[in-house]
Amino acid sequence: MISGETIVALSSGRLPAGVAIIRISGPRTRFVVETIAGSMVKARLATLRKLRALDKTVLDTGLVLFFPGPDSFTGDDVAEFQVHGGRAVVARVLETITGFEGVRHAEPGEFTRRAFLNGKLDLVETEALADLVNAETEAQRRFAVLNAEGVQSELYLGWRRRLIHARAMIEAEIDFADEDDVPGSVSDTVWSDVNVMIEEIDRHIAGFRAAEIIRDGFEVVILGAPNAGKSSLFNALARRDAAIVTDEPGTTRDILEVTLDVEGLRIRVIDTAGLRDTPGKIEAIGIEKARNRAGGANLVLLLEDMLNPVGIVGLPVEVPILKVGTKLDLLGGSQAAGSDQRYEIAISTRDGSGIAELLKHIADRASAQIGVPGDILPSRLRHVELLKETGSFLARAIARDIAVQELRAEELRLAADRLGRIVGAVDVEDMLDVIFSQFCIGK
Ligand SMILES: Nc1nc2c(c(=O)[nH]1)N(C=O)[C@@H](CNc1ccc(C(=O)N[C@@H](CCC(=O)O)C(=O)O)cc1)CN2
Ligand SMILES: Nc1nc2c(ncn2[C@@H]2O[C@H](COP(=O)(O)OP(=O)(O)OP(=O)(O)O)[C@@H](O)[C@H]2O)c(=O)[nH]1
Ligand SMILES: [Mg+2]
Repeated sequence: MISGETIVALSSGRLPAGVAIIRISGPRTRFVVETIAGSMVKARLATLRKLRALDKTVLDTGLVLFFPGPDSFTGDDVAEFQVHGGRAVVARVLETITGFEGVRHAEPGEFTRRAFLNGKLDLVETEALADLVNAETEAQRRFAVLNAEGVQSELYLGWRRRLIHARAMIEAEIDFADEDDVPGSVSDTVWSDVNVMIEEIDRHIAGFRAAEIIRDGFEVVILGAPNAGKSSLFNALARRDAAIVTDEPGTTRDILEVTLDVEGLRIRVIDTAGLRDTPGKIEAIGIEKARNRAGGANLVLLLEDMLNPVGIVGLPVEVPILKVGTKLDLLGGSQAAGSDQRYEIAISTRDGSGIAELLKHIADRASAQIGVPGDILPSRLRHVELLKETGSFLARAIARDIAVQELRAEELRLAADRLGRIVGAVDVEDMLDVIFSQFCIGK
């Protein structure tokens, strides 16, 4: 199992830190531990040791951990030096370790790459580990943990097993076509299961939208006439003065964006130039940008000054729109909040009324689109592309002449092969560099 070179990296984050973890993996691991820690430590047990350079000067006092392969993260021998997290400490320890023959700095994702090559993780689990390390919101973390545990992989492997079984059944039928002991209904069962699988795959592919919202965020674009109070709302949501606010119509010209974490969901809020018919040159460009951005949003907040309503034409048609009445404080109680039928929500950034309600509304819409926690979703475009190919092969198998079972069986083989490529069960050498470049060094 042991790969040729030994790799080392700082696996913990930014320095200085309380403690830094330096991880090493490969055939030289034992020798490095024996030399630096004075002698070998017990496997899988944290041991406090004085760590010394080759000239015997003390580098630091730290904890040493040794995981003999194959029962380690990478599958090869792994050791960790948990040292004081100072820049000079870490630099000296790394310098000492890379000074050993056959030991070099690890490339980004190289520990995980070895874990994959040694069969510790499949490709989808590997991608989920990258997602876990990058997770910023609770929804992202939940999704990544599930997939790192193999939930997503198991779905693809299950489909693949069903196809391999289906092919075996079809081939058995071909081989025994002249005999009476294989009932003709075998292929009926097989093909109806393939039809079911096509539907299952299509439904799963449709979940990619939800996965994208979890990862990239739910995009909310604020639209409205100049002076409607868009930037004021943007600032209230951002909880800082992110955008300029004045009483001059046409203040905002460019697109502004903030990212919020609302109830564990990533929400991206976008402020735009006020829409009007006779703008200046710069403003016209801003308006064009605003319309484009709104067309790709998950939700548009259409703001209107309730004392100065202005109709807006040419709103995006495909995107859900939430009508928000602004400057509620100026209504002076003449109209009670919520009683105005023109708006779904009334707000005031002056006194803060309606803002929490609006945020709740946005979060509800976002979580409705994300679906139920625990839903299995494709987490990469790579998965969607291979799943679409799988679906096409299945559809082609079904479309083929029922009399030519050999050709149908071959389409099933190609479909199963695409599923195998998703999890990395079949030749995936060409995809590895792209996948592992998503990682940071030390992972
Ligand atoms: N200090 C430290 N913490 C860490 C890691 C690490 O490498 N070092 N991890 C690294 O990402 C994560 C934990 N993941 C790990 C996954 C597998 C094994 C491991 O030794 N697996 C063996 C034995 C399994 C067992 O004892 O149950 C194996 O799979 O054979 C270790 C860590 C998060 N925390
Ligand atoms: N009383 C009151 N005034 C508000 C409220 N929200 C915004 N305003 C005022 O309305 C004016 C315009 O606010 P902005 O937030 O800059 O409006 P905008 O929609 O971004 O305008 P443009 O960028 O020009 O399109 C400013 O004078 C704000 O102080 C509110 O809730 N109550
Ligand atoms: Mg503005």
